[in-house]
Amino acid sequence: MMDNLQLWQRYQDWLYYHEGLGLYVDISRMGFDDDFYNNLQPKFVDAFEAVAKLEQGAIANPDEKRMVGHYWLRNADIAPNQEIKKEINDSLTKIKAFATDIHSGKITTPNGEKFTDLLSIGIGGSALGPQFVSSALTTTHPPLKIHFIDNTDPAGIDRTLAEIGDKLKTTLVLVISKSGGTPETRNGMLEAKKAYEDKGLNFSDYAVAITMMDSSSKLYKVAQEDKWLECFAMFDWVGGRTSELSAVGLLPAALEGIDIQGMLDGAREMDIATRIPDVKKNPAALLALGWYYAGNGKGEKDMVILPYKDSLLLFSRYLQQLVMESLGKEEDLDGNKVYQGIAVYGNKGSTDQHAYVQQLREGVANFFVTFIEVLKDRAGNSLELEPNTTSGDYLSGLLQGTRKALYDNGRDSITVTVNEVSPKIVGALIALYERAVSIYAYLINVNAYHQPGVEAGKKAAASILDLQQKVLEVVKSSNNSLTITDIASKVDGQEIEAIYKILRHLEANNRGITLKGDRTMPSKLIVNYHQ
Ligand SMILES: O=P(O)(O)OC[C@H]1O[C@H](O)[C@H](O)[C@@H](O)[C@@H]1O
Repeated sequence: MMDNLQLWQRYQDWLYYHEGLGLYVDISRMGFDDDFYNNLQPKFVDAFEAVAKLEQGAIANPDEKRMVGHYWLRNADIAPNQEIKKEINDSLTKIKAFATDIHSGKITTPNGEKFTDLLSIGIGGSALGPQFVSSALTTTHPPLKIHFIDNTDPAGIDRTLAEIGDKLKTTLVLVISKSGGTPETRNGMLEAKKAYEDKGLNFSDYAVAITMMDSSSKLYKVAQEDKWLECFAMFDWVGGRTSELSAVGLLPAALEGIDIQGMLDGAREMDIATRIPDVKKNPAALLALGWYYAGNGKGEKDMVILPYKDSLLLFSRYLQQLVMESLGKEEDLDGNKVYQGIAVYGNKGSTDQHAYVQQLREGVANFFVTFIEVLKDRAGNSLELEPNTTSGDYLSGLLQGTRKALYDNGRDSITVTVNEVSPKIVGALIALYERAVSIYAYLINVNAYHQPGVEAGKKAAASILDLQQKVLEVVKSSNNSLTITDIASKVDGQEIEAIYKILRHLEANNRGITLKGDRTMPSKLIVNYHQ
């Protein structure tokens, strides 16, 4: 343990400050020593080289044989060829023009009314970025008020549609899906479409697609066939979790009146800083160093994200996908079984101090905290609650106090400090973490840009739905009551528990199924079907 003066020296030795962005990165409270840092240098040299090649257009996603181009989105000049450069510039021009036309009323509803609301339908990278940015940057009176359907939960869809209410007739719909085939998004679209039709509204006059504009996307085909209002391109060299600065994130943000050029400018400025092949001068490399130290290069400690600012509440949820879908991999680039990753959680401070910081301070030391400090308390001045003390002083004191309390009990933390939550800073934070993931992924030798594990879950879900069709066929065709066991023997005996779960869910939703008997003995339950 160091005393305050030693810590002050360490703080200064390791402090990173970006003049243009007014952004600090402090890793002084991560307990690595110079040997650790020096021993990691060769890995950093290779990582910097690999990321540079990635930006120049290498096939940096070897499993899907794709380039990785999200860095080009905020500086088309670095794109590897003229065609991609043009795609990026044209997309941005189209986004800005469309938002202008919607705001000015040049594009209106079929009844000539200006759009007032925005319904964004998407999931994962097609929702988390837009949700984070909206929560961080939207104003109290945005030109369009955004609502999200980001799941195939009927009650959740009902709640969102109820929230929109009569405004549906002036609500623009964005259906966002890079692949164009994600079931949850397609379900949300069909549910929304029904809601429009129930009000006598022609859905196509309200619908905009953001997707791959080729035959691989079912969504693109629907948007074309049904003559939707507009379609914006997603690129195959942009992954879902790094798509916030593509049309996926920029179109909703622009429609909400958010300064998307500011976001792009902040990201570009951060990209310049995170290209520097010198750890101490590279904020993303400093984060990667901290992560590698904390988890011993194996994710042995979780990343707790604690912004002491309400508007950054969703940053941790955004980072959960960016970090965990990128790093959480079974194999490394050489095919070795590594079971890598870094778990991410957290909400906001000081609120979380009243929830789980107790465990962080004294319990199992299986984490490191990243504090996000925002210096500016609010627009305008604050009232004094007691002499020389404002609410913001409390918030700042609670952050510093928690950081000290953790350090004093041997718990590591990083602090990222910004002046305020602005479009430029949000863009910079997105770029900071995208690059930290890129660098760290090379330190641990994994492909950060594919997601093979997601397919397994999708396939299993599809097989349950197939099973449900078979079960209903058997139940409807039999004229006498069957037990669950009888049904399983006619469909697939191995799947008896899945069959029981399907029937129990159907019964709960008035789908013609009733189960009679002792519920603690499900295999003996009698299944009845009625129209
Ligand atoms: O944008 P979509 O193609 O609909 O994909 C939405 C999400 O689906 C999967 O979960 C992928 O793992 C995510 O990376 C992606 O963001």
